[in-house]
Amino acid sequence: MGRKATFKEGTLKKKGPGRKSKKQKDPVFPKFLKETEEGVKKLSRRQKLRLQKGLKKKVESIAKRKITQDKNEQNQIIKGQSIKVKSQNIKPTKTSKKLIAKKQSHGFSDDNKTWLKPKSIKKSEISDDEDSTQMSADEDSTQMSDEEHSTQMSDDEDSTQMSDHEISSVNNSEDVENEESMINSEEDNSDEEVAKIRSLNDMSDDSDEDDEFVEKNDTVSDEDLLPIEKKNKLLKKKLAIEKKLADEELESNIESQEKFQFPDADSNEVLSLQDIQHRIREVISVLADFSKLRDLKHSRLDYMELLKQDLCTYYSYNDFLMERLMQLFPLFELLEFLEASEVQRPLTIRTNSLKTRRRDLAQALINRGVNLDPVGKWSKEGLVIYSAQVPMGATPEYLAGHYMIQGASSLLPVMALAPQENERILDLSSAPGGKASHIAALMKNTGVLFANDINKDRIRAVVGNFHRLGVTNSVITCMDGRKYPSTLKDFDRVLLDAPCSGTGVVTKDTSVKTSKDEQDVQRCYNLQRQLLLAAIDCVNAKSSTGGYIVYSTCSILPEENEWVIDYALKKRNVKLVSTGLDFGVEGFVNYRHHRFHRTMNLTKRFYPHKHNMDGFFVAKLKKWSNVIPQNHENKDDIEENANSDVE
Ligand SMILES: C[S@@+](CC[C@H](N)C(=O)[O-])C[C@H]1O[C@@H](n2cnc3c(N)ncnc32)[C@H](O)[C@@H]1O
Repeated sequence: MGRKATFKEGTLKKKGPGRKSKKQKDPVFPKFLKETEEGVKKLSRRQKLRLQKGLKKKVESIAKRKITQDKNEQNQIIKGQSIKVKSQNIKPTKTSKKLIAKKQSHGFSDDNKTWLKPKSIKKSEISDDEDSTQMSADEDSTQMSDEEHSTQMSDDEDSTQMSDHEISSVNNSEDVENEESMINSEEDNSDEEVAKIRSLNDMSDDSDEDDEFVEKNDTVSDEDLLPIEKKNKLLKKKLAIEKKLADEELESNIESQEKFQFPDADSNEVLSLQDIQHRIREVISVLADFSKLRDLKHSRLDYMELLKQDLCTYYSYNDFLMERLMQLFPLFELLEFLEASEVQRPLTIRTNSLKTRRRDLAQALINRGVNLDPVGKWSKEGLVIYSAQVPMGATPEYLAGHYMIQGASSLLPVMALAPQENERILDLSSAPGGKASHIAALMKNTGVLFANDINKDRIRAVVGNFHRLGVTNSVITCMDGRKYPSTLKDFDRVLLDAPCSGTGVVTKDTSVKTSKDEQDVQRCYNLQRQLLLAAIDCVNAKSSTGGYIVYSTCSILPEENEWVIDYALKKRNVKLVSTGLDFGVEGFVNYRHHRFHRTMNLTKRFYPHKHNMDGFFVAKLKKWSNVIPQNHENKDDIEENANSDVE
């Protein structure tokens, strides 16, 4: 029923007009349902105006967004250049995160749904309402109204965001504000033109191309530039000026920093430890380039004195010891030594080869939850303990004498002594017996080991340790080592691990930092010299296997080491030989104005900052004659001749 349209013309065979068809014409479709030839609906004048208005606003909004984006990017560049480090720590604020998210997001997604949803709902609600109202009012313009409305809404939204954003940018660049406002007024005037130009081009792509164009063609006159481009150019100029100023400021800062101000003598300013540490570094840098950085009113001595005081305060040393250390090390190395001396050395143990093997001991200790490693390739017995769930001095293995707790450096003198089986060996100052028991182990309990010490209480520790460790080849004596040669001699080898100031082991005994003075060192030096001569006198130069003396201290002061050896070289028929230790630094041949024997480089020094062990000194002497020289004047010549005979 009803009217029939000619939809299938030609497909249906006409049987001749019916009664109704004769009476009625073909239905006429409403204009708006038909498509024009071009396939595009023709717009009314009113619609065209609306479209123009909409496009104009869109151009404005894109232009504004572009400017703000440029400003932000350029602001970021400045920040990045001037405070690079800070920028790494800056966390985006909530607002900036939102803005970034808005910038990056091109539509609704799971990422932006939380912030996008409420607004879009609101917008769609409004547009729906309005659309329905408009539909009833003006059906012809429905499609247009929807477009226009959504454009307006998004423009409003954009412009709201932009204005917030712009406020912050403008606050950051007050200088440009006036110039910008001038351009803005110019921009307003040319808005229509811009809209026209923009509507002719693809609006989404051309702005970036323009920027590039401006960058590449700075020669283009300002009149030819669009307002956005003018703004961009201005901002770039401003950035260049700011960068120049920042660079100049940085340079002047560096210059002022380089010039260290020497403190006034009568200044009672109390400095924090941090300030002192800072001043230490500054003074060291002045001393490193003294002619350039010095204050002409102050001598190098003044700087050294200031540095010494600061180092004493910072590391808690007395003047005397700090001065000695400053004489011993170049300044940069001194700091390393002082720092390393603040740190405990790793706990090490020596496997007692008389009772066990290192591998078995390590396994037994690992089973008890001890975390360990071999101490290094240089030792077959040492183990370094990283952590232990049990006290290392109370394990069943310790009580059974499977190991001795000893610093790594304590292994060195015995290794240098290189005891042989069936020898007659003396440890002149042996308590508590760490090195002596090591000697016994290397002798495999053969021969005879004499373990002496002047201190009765300490000698008990030797007895206890020997029992625990299973040393059975020993004779323990308690006497003044200086008198030993008059009682016992003809030893194949003698170890003198001499009493000393302990300046190499300040980590173990921090009182050394403040308790030692010139007299103490002098006392040690005198005793050491006498004990060394006694040790030499105890050795039989004609020993078929030995004739060696090893002298060691846990001091790093040359007075207690090279000086003592130098003295012995002059007083006895001994010569320095290699310690056999393939690491450590050479002893001093020259120290300040002192000149030691040229073979002093055969001695070895060990440092906490270099070898991660206590400060130590080891020298090995070979006695080449039992004759005690009376006249020392031509001693060097005699020794030269003798060197060819020995080893
Ligand atoms: C550095 S400790 C020896 C440590 C020992 N070598 C060890 O490894 O266990 C120095 C020893 O020299 C001893 N001593 C000091 N003066 C002495 C002297 N005149 N004669 C013998 N021993 C002396 C001290 O009693 C002290 O035990």
